[in-house]
Amino acid sequence: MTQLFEEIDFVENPLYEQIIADIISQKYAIVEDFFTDDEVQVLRQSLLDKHEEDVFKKAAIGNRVNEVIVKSIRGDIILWIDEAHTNAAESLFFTKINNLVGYLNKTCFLGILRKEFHYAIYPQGTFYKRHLDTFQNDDRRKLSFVCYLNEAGWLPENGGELVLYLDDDGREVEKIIYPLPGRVVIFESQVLEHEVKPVHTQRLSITGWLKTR
Ligand SMILES: O=C(O)CCC(=O)C(=O)O
Ligand SMILES: [Fe+2]
Repeated sequence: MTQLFEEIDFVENPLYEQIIADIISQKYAIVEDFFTDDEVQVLRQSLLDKHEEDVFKKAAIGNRVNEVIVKSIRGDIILWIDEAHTNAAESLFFTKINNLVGYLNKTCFLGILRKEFHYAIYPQGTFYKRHLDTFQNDDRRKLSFVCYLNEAGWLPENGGELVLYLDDDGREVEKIIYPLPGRVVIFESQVLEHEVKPVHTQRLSITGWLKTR
């Protein structure tokens, strides 16, 4: 008998399914080893090489058309990554990101059409005060994505923990997340307020946003 419906090519991915389930149920997902040790190593080296070239800028608040630098709010330095001009490490990074985005768009109809990512260095003594990742003049950021590139053996006393402020039936609870290498945190940009606690040892990451339009 001829098939009535054409089958759509789709392979379920348990890791991505877990991410989606976690975001739906708790508004965030934590993935250990999203990047392998080797991948973290090349991404960290890429970040450090670019920092050697001194191309990082003080991070601002507000978006790119409306930004101000306020050290009392955030003290990290950043470098945007241009997907059209990637090195080997960055192209490996975007391959994984684009895979995830393709899956999210197929299964959750999130309509992610754009993305933006930057390297971030938090020098000793810096922090990012409690905030939401959306702007008054721009609500296109849907999911925030942070990937930590610190050395293996990162200790709690190094500081720099990410704190997500969650709502538990009207009661606020803090979810503390240590920036362990290879660990990825994904959360709803428009919903979850969060903060980076003061850093006692230089803290390295890539942060980005999956956006509509
Ligand atoms: O690095 C982190 O853990 C979070 C960074 C952050 O909140 C941001 O860049 O908006
Ligand atoms: Fe943020």
